[in-house]
Amino acid sequence: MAVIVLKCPEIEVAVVDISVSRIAAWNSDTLPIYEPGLDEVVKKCRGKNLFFSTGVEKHVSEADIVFVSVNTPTKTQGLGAGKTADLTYWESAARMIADVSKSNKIVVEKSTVPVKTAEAIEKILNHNSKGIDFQNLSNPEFLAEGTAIQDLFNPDRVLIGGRETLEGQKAIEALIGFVWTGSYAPTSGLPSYRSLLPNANAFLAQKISSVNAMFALCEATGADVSQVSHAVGKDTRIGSKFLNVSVGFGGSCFQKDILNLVYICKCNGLPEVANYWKQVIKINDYQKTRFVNRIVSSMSELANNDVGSNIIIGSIFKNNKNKTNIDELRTEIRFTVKT
Ligand SMILES: NC(=O)C1=CN([C@@H]2O[C@H](COP(=O)(O)OP(=O)(O)OC[C@H]3O[C@@H](n4cnc5c(N)ncnc54)[C@H](O)[C@@H]3O)[C@@H](O)[C@H]2O)C=CC1
Ligand SMILES: O=C(O)[C@H]1O[C@H](OP(=O)(O)OP(=O)(O)OC[C@H]2O[C@@H](n3ccc(=O)[nH]c3=O)[C@H](O)[C@@H]2O)[C@H](O)[C@@H](O)[C@@H]1O
Repeated sequence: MAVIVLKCPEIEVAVVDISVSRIAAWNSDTLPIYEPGLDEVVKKCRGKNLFFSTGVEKHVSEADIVFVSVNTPTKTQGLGAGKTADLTYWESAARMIADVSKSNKIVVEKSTVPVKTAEAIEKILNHNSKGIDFQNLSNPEFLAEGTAIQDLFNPDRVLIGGRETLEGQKAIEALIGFVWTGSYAPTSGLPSYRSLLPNANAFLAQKISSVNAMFALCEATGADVSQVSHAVGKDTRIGSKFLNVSVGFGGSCFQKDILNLVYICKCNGLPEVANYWKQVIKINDYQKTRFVNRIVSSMSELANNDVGSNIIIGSIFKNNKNKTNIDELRTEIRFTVKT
C-alpha cells in the first residue's frame, strides 16, 4: 500500500487493522516491521495520502476498493488441522465488509487463500440484501520479506484475476489503475489465480529442498556444494535464485502454502501429487535435523550433559529481515538434546 500511495499521490489509502498496537506502531517513528526503504516511503506519504487507523468499519464503508491482507495461518484445530489454511480472519473480514458497505465495492484478495474454499468468501460478500455489487479480484503478492519494497518497485509480474463477466473485467481495469508497472498477465478465471501463489511458492521451496538434498550427497562424496549449485544455477532453465543451501527454509509462507497444497491435492483425489509436495517438506525437516545433529555432535559437552541449560543457536539466511529461522531450530535443538 505504501508503494501505491507513493506512485499514485491522487489516491488516498487508509491502512486499517484491528490491532491497536500495530496501528500505533505504524503511526510512530518505529514501524512494526523492518524493510529497507519502507521508513522513507511511509514518512514521505503518512498524513498526506496514507493513513493508519483502527477505524476499520468507517474506512471500509467509505472505500471504493478494499484490499484484504489478513493473516491466513495453518489451521491448528478442526477438520484439516495442521494442513489447510485457517480462513477465520478472512471470513470475518468478508462479513464485516458485507455488513458495513453502503455502495458497490471491489474487494481484492491479497491474502493467500486456497483455491475453491475462497468461493465461500464470494458467497458471504454477495449474500446481502442491500443490492450492493461486490467484485472479488485476486491479486497475489510475490514480494519476499527483506526485499519487499524493491520487489514492489520492480515486480517480475503483476497478476490480476477476476470473473469473466463485463463487471469482472471492469473491476480489473479499475485495479490496473493502481498497478503502475510490471507485465500485466491476461486475465482468466479466479481459480487459476488462487492456485498460482501456493504453486509458485511450492516450486521455489522444492528448489531449496533439492539443493539441500544435493548438499547432503556432496558432503558424503567430498564434493563442494557451492561449486555444484553454481554450475546447476548457470543452466538458465533452472536459474541461480533459490539455490542457496541452508538450514532448511523457514519464513511465514512456504511451509503453510505447501501444506495447503498437499491438503487440496488430497481433497481432489490426487494422493500421489499430495505425496510429491509433502516430500519437499520432509526433505526440509531432514535438513533441519541434519544441521542440528551436526551442531550437537560437535559440542560433545552439551550432548552429554542434559542439564536443561538454554543455549540458543540462531541463523539468519539473508540480511534485512526482522525474523530468523530460530524458532524452528530451537524446537529441534531441545528435542535433540533431550533424547
Ligand atoms: N508476509 C509476506 O511476505 C506475504 C504474505 N502474504 C499473505 O498475506 C497475508 C497476510 O500476511 P502477513 O501480513 O504476513 O500477516 P500478519 O499476521 O503480519 O498481518 C495480518 C494483520 O491482519 C490483521 N487483521 C486480522 N483480521 C482483521 C480484520 N477483520 N480487520 C482488520 N485487520 C485484521 C491482524 O491484526 C494482523 O495485524 C497472508 O495470507 C500471507 O500468506 C502473501 C505474500 C507475501
Ligand atoms: O507467499 C509469500 O508470502 C512469499 O514467500 C516467499 O517470501 P519469504 O517467505 O518472505 O522469504 P524468502 O526470502 O523468499 O525465503 C523463504 C525461506 O527460504 C529460505 N531460502 C531461500 C532461498 C534459498 O536459496 N535458500 C533458502 O534456504 C530462506 O532462508 C527462508 O527461510 C517468496 O519468496 C515470495 O515470492 C512470496 O510472495
